[in-house]
Amino acid sequence: MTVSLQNAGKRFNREWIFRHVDYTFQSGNAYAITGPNGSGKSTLLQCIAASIQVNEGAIEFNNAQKKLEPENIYKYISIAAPYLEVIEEMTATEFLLFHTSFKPLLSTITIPEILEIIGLQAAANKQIRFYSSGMKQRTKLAQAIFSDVPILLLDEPCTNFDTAGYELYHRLINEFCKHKLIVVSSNDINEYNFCSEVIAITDYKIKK
Ligand SMILES: Nc1ncnc2c1ncn2[C@@H]1O[C@H](COP(=O)(O)OP(=O)(O)OP(=O)(O)O)[C@@H](O)[C@H]1O
Repeated sequence: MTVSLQNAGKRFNREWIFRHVDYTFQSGNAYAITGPNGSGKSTLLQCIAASIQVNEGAIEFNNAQKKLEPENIYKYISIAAPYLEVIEEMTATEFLLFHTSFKPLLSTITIPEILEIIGLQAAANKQIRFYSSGMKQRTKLAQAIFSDVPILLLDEPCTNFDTAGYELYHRLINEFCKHKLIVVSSNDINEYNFCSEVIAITDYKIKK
């Protein structure tokens, strides 16, 4: 699976967030998008997710040499991001089960096993609205990481995590994401130190 940006640029109103991005992301590799607050990391990630469109250039998705239509891209992507909420009225078990009606989870693992791995087995039947912020983040991450899709997009994946949360994050990446194409948007080196490529969004801040 590849995601290719060709001279891609995104602006909001008259402000260019990034321009002239030529880059190809490939399965089996992990990439980081870094930059200061408000520089455009999340915007680039959302363009890669095809949830927003670029204003110039193009983004192409290929699976086994076959070009994918933009409206089908979502089937290949899972994403965990601060702006994507969990359904607070559900329990974690219900939430993960509900998610499977849109995207399958890895066939090698069950929902109770996932909850045990992420340390939420005791809270499996508690409504998510009663979770701590770190527990909610674990649930969000699990939904993205255990989805059976080739592309994993993570925006500030360790938000609200303590030391154990960071350790869990790295364990999940190592054990369950080997063959995925991973893109992490972050300012925190501990969130992206496993990424072989680092893209500084400030390199694409060309004004004209
Ligand atoms: N829908 C939108 N309409 C207008 N401006 C937007 C919109 N979304 C983002 N922006 C602007 O685009 C710029 C980049 O925002 P973005 O959220 O991508 O930055 P970021 O690097 O992810 O920031 P942070 O590190 O704070 O999360 C900001 O100036 C932001 O205000």
